[in-house]
Amino acid sequence: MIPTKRNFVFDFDSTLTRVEALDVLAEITLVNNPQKAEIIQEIVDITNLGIDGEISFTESLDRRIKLLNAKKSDLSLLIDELRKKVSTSIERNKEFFENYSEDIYVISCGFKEFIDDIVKDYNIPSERVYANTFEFDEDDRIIGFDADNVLSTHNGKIKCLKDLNLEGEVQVIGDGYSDYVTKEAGVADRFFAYTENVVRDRTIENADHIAPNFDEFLYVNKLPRNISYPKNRIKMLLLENVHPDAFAKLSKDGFTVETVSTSLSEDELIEKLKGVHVLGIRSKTQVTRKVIGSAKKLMAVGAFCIGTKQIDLDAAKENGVIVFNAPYSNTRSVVELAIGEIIMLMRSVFQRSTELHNGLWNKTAQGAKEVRGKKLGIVGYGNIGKQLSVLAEALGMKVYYYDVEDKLALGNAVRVEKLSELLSMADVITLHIDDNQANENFIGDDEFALMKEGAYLINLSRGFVVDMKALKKALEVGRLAGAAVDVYPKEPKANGDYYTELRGLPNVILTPHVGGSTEEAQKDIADFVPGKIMAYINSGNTVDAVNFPNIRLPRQVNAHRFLHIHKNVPGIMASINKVLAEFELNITGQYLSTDAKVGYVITDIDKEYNKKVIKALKKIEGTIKFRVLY
Ligand SMILES: NC(=O)c1ccc[n+]([C@@H]2O[C@H](COP(=O)([O-])OP(=O)(O)OC[C@H]3O[C@@H](n4cnc5c(N)ncnc54)[C@H](O)[C@@H]3O)[C@@H](O)[C@H]2O)c1
Ligand SMILES: O=C(O)CC[C@@H](O)C(=O)O
Repeated sequence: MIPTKRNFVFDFDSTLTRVEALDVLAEITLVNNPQKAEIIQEIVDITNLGIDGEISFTESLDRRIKLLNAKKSDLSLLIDELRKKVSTSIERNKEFFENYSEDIYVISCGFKEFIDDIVKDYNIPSERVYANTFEFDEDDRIIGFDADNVLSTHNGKIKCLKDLNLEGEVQVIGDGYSDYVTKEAGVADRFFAYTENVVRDRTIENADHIAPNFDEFLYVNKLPRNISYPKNRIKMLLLENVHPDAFAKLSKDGFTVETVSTSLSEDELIEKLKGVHVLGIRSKTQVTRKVIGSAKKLMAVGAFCIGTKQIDLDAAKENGVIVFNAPYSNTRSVVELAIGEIIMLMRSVFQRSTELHNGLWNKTAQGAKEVRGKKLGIVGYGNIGKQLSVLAEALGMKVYYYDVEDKLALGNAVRVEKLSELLSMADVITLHIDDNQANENFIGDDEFALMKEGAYLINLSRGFVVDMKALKKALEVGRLAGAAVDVYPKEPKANGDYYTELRGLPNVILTPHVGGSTEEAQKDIADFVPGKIMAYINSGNTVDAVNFPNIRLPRQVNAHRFLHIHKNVPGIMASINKVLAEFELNITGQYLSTDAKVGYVITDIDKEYNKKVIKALKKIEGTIKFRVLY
């Protein structure tokens, strides 16, 4: 079958370039005009009215040219500016314009005087650029346009395309009214709404296909492109009110991102993950083996927090799903809260405050102590424990700590060998052990019995670490003088009603798992985790992955990159290399990282190769996931 010839008809403003050229020209010509802002706004409004079909195009053009007050010499400055403003994904796929030059047309209601120069760099000759032309006066001022040109009239593109009478399929790519009406009028076979620079509802409604970038257009048309898979096709789901910066960062990189403010149940998650490539969660969403097993497209999970025990890390690894977290972003926030709570508890501040809220003036020093000179017992001397150690010492506290691992003491902190020793000497015990299930009920009746009479307990680690019934008892019988609790064995999926057995107990500070919930921490997490996700999706890097062999890859230059995740069983590397050899690929780099269960091999190869190799590599027994990046 002879393939149908395809003609690609591009709009110029906001499609081939990121801007409307006449708006840019206005910036140039009005540079010293005190009313510049108002005039530019008027020009933008008129442009939009024309694009949306609210006023006739001729009127819009006429009114804008009058407001512009431009000269011929301004046009060279405009061309310089426009050259810098070619749409990002168009620029990325310059080769398409070279290889398909004969089939490409620009039909624009802009002006040849600047369009020709810009598109010439993309191999589009002036003969295939259909646009308006300016009229100048004897002083080279732009005073109008050629009114006989069909493109200066309403629905000019329809007339232009009709006159061209192109043979074969006609695909129109544009962002506005004048583009989509060509399909309605029957002069275009397909209309692609180009939304990389501007998204107009009416354009989208009238499109056969929405192209958020040029990669998508090429992908749909099965044309060669400079990126293996359009990023807009990679779907990301962010749950649990992840900071909006994460959405902004990932969307800006081109991914399709959806946010949900709560966590989801297992069944809801299974349903929602259909077609999703990357999941973002915080501490509440349980990503179980069943969830991972059913999420066939899932490539990565981002824990927008420190803890990752809510994710079945083994199941993720076995399915080639890489997990990232933010191990340090909220450390300081937790430490500051712990310091604040130590002081508040030792001064009974919440008790005094509640009394006064209830109308009772109770000025007393009873149960109010300075923290200076008191012994702070830190359980878990990791990132949080260590930083707390330094700050507490600066307040004059004597710091002791207990950790299952050999941790270097900071400042004057003293390591104790046994938990029992720490519990029996400290005035304040603060828990910062990790979220390992082995730590369940780590502090219970026996431990409370060891603690000093009138000591305080702080738990900012995980709810299950403390036996809540035992804690309640210890508080009720006065063994403890107070407690601050941020985490609970069972936490709700969303904000709303909640019951804890500690409710109503005096000198107990209750917070709803907000230790890491500061604007600074959430912002930092929203930068850190997307950065790791993007590094993995865009280039295969697994640096800082929680459950996967870590590998930092060099930049991929002029190569295709094969990413092969497989079970770590004998002979698999040999099979991979055998296939690569059979297809005679020119390998420019190969990197391997393994752990006991999986292997991750990355092979960079010359761009020209027999594409059948992909199928052969996917077929190798033990392959978990395979993808090609370029
Ligand atoms: N409340 C919040 O909002 C919030 C915010 C951030 C972190 N956290 C939690 O705080 C905890 C600490 O975080 P981190 O970043 O310091 O973790 P980390 O991994 O850096 O430190 C944990 C330390 O605890 C030690 N440890 C583990 N089990 C122990 C045990 N049974 N006895 C003694 N030591 C033990 C480890 O050896 C390690 O040094 C984690 O559970 C984390 O999930 C809570
Ligand atoms: O913000 C969260 O949801 C969790 C905070 C904290 O427990 C963490 O693991 O970082």
